[in-house]
Amino acid sequence: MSATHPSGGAPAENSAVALDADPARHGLVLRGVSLQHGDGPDLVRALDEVDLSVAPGELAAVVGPSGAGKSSLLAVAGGLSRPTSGAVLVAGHDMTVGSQRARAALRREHIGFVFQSGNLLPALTARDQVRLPLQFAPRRRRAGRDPLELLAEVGMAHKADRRPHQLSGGERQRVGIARALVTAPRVLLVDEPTAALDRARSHEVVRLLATEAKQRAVAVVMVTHDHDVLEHCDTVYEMVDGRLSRLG
Ligand SMILES: Nc1ncnc2c1ncn2[C@@H]1O[C@H](COP(=O)(O)OP(=O)(O)OP(=O)(O)O)[C@@H](O)[C@H]1O
Repeated sequence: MSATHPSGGAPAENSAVALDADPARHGLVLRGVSLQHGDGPDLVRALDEVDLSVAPGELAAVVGPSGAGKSSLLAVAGGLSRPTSGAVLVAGHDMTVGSQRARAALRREHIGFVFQSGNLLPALTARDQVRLPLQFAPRRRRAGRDPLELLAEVGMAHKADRRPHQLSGGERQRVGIARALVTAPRVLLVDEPTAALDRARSHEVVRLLATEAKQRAVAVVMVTHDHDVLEHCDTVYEMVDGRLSRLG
């Protein structure tokens, strides 16, 4: 099923007409994306003709049962998996074409990932965690953002010299968000950010994602099982058996 934005409800225009006129204005666009694993009787359609358009500034949530295809969606949107068919446009660039190297470069330049529990490196301070992506995206060193400023923005400047084991789950997640944003990506892909957090911290983290999306004009896709936090999202989609539909 096609998933498009409501007229007037989304933070930016997102119509098919505008998309075709200037795809670069759009954060993330998936058109007719399918992903199959195996073949014959073992064939699994992890994604089945998925259409999705997430505008700069929009926080889109994806919910759905286990095995529905949510991780596959993030993998394809982030250029980690190549779809069997369809197009994935990030800031107007098609992530499905070109060499693995070229796709990896696009990923480093335009996409940030936030994982469950922050996924931080144990030996590095918060400041160095946030600096790290700039080492791997040389062109972003100038265009990217100041790590300390970013830590301040997520409320972590006063703990910049701490290592992950000296931080709470919510604090680790904030550092993970700062790290994902330091390259000034156009798209942020977020996998279960509240899985390890209590209710209050979950709300704080998703509110932070919503604020960052708007302030920085980033298109954010967040996979979550946590229906409590959907109130902070601009759009909500459900994935069932590889098919995506709009819930709200
Ligand atoms: N490499 C693979 N080979 C074969 N099947 C796979 C592979 N990766 C995923 N699948 C299948 O694709 C489907 C979608 O998996 P996916 O991990 O995207 O689901 P999910 O919604 O993220 O699940 P969960 O909520 O449990 O993380 C499942 O049926 C899964 O078994």
